[in-house]
Order: sequence, then structure tokens, then C-alpha cells
Amino acid sequence: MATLVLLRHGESVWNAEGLFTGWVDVDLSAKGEGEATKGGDLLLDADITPDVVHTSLLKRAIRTANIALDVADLLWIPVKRSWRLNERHYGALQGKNKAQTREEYGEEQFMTWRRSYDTPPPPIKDDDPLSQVNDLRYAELPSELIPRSECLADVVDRFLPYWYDAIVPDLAAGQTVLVAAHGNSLRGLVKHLDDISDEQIVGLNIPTGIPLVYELDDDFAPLKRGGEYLDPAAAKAAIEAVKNQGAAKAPVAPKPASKPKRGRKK
Ligand SMILES: O=C(O)[C@@H](CO)OP(=O)(O)O
Repeated sequence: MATLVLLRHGESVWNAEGLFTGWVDVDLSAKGEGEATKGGDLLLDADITPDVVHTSLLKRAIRTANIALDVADLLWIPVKRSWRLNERHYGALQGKNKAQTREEYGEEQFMTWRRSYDTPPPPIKDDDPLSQVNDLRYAELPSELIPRSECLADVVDRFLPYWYDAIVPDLAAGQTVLVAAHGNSLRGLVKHLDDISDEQIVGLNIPTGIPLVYELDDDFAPLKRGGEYLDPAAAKAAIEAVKNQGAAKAPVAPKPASKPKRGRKK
């Protein structure tokens, strides 16, 4: 038996502003830092002690893991990072306001881009300032592996090699594994773990900052389908909020998106 803890990063600045984020390296909001702190408290209260942490290459997941592990006095545990845990690449929608997009394209198209299993948003152009093709952190990736847009099926395809090659070996070694990642990369993982159909996964949302714990059998299948949130009441409310993102009316004169720090170019 092994323990796997999934932690979606705390609220980011762009989550708070209602913007599609994807691979843009946006930081946590003050509220998100508080959620990460609470995530660490919940681990402590549940007496869960991760032996190793896996994160994406994006600072909202990295900082969430650091804050939570600091609270649990576990900042020293080994860390492994991979682009394969990154958020789903949102293509040309990155940086766009969700409510405005919904108003402009209609509910059906908006939800297709946001939640359908196999329809990616329109691709981002390589010369778009929000493209990642020249980002230093992906310098070792062949250009064709850097997404220009992804649907959830693409995320599952690029995530699964990391699951089998990096996470499963840690679980097999008897380690308690913490995975700090993103709403859609974790939806892909939960789909795999719980064997959720392509149709059913459309309705599944992951809240920010609340650890989701899976006990796994010797075949790395969950003993309890869906796992267990360490704060189920807060998770329920937060899942509803994620589901309804973009449903509020777009502001009449929306502010330009707050800029993430200038990234390092290769
Ligand atoms: O913008 C994003 O990258 C994701 C997660 O924050 O949003 P959504 O929940 O709409 O897929």
C-alpha cells in the first residue's frame, strides 16, 4: 500500500482575475499563499508526512509545495520537477478573460475549450509574447514537444510517462508522495487513477490548496475511488467556485491583465 497526496496550487493572481493561465508562469495571490499554508496545516493535522515532492515547472505549484512543506517542517525532503506536471496549455486563450470569452463565443464553445476531453483551444503563435517556445526552462525540450495548445487528452498523454517513470517508482519504494500541480494536470491524473470516462471527466473540478489523499493498492489503484479531501466541506464549496469560473458577467471595461515577471529566454 502507498499514499499519494495531490495538491493543486493555491489561488494564483490570474485565477483571482478570471484569466486563462495555462503555461504562463503566474504567481500566487495573497489568498493563494494562505491556501497553501492551510494545505500544510491539513497535512500536519492528518499526520501525513510526504517523503518526496513532485512539482511542475511553474512557480504557483512550486511555491504552494514550498509553503505547505514549510508549515509541515518538511522543506528538506527531496524534490523532483517536470514540465509533464505543468498545467494544460491553454493555447491562444492564455491571458484572456474567461467571462469575456464566454460572452464572445457563447457558453457551448467556452465549455468545449474549457472542459471537453479532446478539443484543444486554438493554438498560440510562436511569436506571441505568452508563448513558451523561447522560455529557458524548456530549452532542453525539442520544439515539437512544447505545446501550442492542449486538450485534456494531450495532458494525459504527456503526463502518463512521468507517472510511470518517476512517481510510481517512488510509490513502489514505499514513499508517501506529494504531487503539487494544477487543476487540469491533476484532473488528468485523477481520470487515470479513478478510471473516469472521457465523458465523465468533463464534470470533475479540483479545488485550490486542499490536499486530496489516495491510498493505493499494490497495483497503484485507489482503495477508495475519488480519494479523500482533507477538508471535504471546503473542497465542496471550492469545487463549485472553480466550476462557475467565467459565469460572472465580464466587467464593462476590464483592466489589462497583471503581467507575470518577465521570463528568461533561451
Ligand atoms: O486557467 C487555467 O489555466 C485553468 C486553471 O486555473 O483554468 P480552468 O479551470 O478554466 O481550466
